[in-house]
Amino acid sequence: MPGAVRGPQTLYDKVFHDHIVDEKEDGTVLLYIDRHLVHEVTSPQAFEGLRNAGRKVRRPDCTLATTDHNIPTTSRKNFKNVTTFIDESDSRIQCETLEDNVEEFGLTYFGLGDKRQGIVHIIGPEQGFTLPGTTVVCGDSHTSTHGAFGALAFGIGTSEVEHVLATQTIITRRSKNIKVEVEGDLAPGVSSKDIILYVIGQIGTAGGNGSVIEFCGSAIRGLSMEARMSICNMSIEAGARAGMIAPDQITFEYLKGRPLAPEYDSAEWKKAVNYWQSLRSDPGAKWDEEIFIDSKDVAPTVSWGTSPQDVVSITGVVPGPDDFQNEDKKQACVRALEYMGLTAGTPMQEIVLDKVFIGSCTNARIEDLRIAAKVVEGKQVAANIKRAMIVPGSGLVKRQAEAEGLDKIFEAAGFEWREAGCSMCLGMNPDILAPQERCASTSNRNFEGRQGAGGRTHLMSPAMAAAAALVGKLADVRKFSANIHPTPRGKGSPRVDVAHPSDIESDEDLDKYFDDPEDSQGNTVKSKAPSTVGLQKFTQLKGIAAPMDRANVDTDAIIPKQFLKTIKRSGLGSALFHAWRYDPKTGKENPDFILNKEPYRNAKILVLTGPNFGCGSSREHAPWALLDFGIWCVIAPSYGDIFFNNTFKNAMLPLVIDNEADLAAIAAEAKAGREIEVDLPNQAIKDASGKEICKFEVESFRKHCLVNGLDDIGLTMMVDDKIASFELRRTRDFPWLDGSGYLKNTGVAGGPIKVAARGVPKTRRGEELKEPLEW
Ligand SMILES: CC(C)[C@H](C(=O)O)[C@@H](O)C(=O)O
Ligand code: SF4
Repeated sequence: MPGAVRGPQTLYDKVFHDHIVDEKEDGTVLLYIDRHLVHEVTSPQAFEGLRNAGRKVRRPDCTLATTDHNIPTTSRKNFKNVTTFIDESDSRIQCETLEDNVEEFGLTYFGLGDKRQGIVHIIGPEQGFTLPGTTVVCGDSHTSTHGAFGALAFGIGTSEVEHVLATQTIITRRSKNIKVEVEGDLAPGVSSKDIILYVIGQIGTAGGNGSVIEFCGSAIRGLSMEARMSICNMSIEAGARAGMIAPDQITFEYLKGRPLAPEYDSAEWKKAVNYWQSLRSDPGAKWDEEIFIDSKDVAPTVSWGTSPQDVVSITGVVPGPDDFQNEDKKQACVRALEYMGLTAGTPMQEIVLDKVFIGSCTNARIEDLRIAAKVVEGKQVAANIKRAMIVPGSGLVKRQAEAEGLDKIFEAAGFEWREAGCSMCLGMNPDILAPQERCASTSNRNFEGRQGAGGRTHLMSPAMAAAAALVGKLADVRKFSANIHPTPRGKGSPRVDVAHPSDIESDEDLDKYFDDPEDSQGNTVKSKAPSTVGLQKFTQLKGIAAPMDRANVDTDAIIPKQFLKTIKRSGLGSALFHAWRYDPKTGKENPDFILNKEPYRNAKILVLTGPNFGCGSSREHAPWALLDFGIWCVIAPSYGDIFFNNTFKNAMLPLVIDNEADLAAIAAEAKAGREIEVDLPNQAIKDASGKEICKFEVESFRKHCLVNGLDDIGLTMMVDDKIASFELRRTRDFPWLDGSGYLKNTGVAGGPIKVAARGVPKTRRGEELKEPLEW
């Protein structure tokens, strides 16, 4: 809430300051959360934690749940309930579990029978749940999307989801401020997706680590809300905790009439707009870094490699290792070219595609579909494209597009018109690439295996993906004002290939790995993690350290998406680094992978010589998998922010060692197969003989919790009076943030939203929802 007068502040400083419930001397802050979005993948273990501790959801009125990652995108004409609709058992169980949880805890939920269902980052803004100046969290890294409204929005792990459910707060620290100013008019054919891909190409996927990026400048001010959301969405790919854009008239226009925004023109609306207008960075505010981009330099941009920073202009060629100075980057380039099946020097526009995916929380809003439809109208998807999909971001986007006739344009061109969901963005449902298939995708991540094991992803804007579908190769949308002559399709109807999941993605194999997996000798691999985590004390840890000479290891690589379909925290050790650890064809261990070699099978510590370990997704499954394998400590020069937090929540220690000599000395011990000791109380790393190699830094609050095995939620609940008095002030100053409409709309204040009944009732089951609630 507004406090004492301070010096010039950034937008981030203001929103952060207005949400401080409590602050410790070491800079640890208890931050109030206004809006909590929940989905099926990262919430089951959090609800289980609540249930086990006998805790309630503190603010059901500030919590909104939907199901998006696991669901099929096939027609819902005959949808009755998730039990009969979802074939894959793990996906079904996750969705059923969410439905049981929203019922038990009385939360607002948009299920598959509700037209408002959709990707969590599309429905929040659409409903007016996301508002300027709010703090928004979700167990999902692309929560950064909501920053387009001038909200402080960031992804969290499952332990933090539980913390927010129980306390409506989060324990955090201040981030650094980065300003990215984009000036000038965008050239024709250039979109906000090109801006963000270009920015990531410039600053790298670790460029924003530990920071919040504010995007500003005339190019940003000229963008629609949809386009701004695409930019903030991918701040996480730039390594940032969050992206923000100051709210303005375009923001207020967007919010008018949204069901959960204050009623337009009411006294509350006017009060809100008055506050929202104050949400901008002051002249003279202090930036930790300022980046200037001239719009003239931004061309339609596509990715060539396996990291979102691997981008070039569509008129460029595939780079080679000689194009990079640094040895890590040269090696990463060699690996990426091999994975992507590309040769340096190939013109980008000669790269032939197999599939096209227009969808995801980055680019599946109505404006994205309109642009893509404009490009493909009256034309045909090229004959070599096996499958071209349009997956709207929400049921409402789908309806709007149908009202405008966009579905007919797409279908006539040979695209499939699907139901809303995450779909082929990460392929947790059956929409996946087969090994070696190449896809033009409007999503946000091109990591190895992201869209299916062995699949190859090229990121781009919706207009560029539409153009690529017509040409059958990566294509420059700017050429489309002139006529293009794609090869016509046989009989004009799309050929739809059934996805070919590789063996390791089947339910049976998954079960096999979760149960007692086997090593190459056929011995059963048992979990090394304790049955419960979070309360273990961490003091001294002595053990073998496994060295890895890699940079930017993403959480998709640490634990691929097919293993996220669990409602447990345990049993993930055998899936750790799955694609690198096992041969995809035989399922046998790859003997060259470090954790398959002696003595590293028993490693307790992982040593990374490259930066940005654990970048990407918020999946807490990554630390759970490490822990289950037996790794309690990771040593690296830097980390993805969400992963870094998630490890601490599991009684693990991620150590930042950025001094090259120290890191080299630790790596030398690891490579020699000798034990090292991590001594947390004394903040020192020692060799096997006890000789100190180096000291390390760790935040004092985190150290205190680890050494004493303290549970964050329990600690926060001890300051309940502070949270309650913050809430009183919030109600007084920002009344529009309380009790969002839906719980009131049901007529059951605080009561559960009904979900479609399944055949077998598990808990209290509501009557079947016949007509979704209107707004
Ligand atoms: C499943 C979820 C944890 C994940 C994320 O956090 O990003 C997903 O949305 C993704 O895009 O990989
Ligand atoms: S990035 Fe993809 S998988 Fe993740 S929330 Fe967005 S659409 Fe879903």
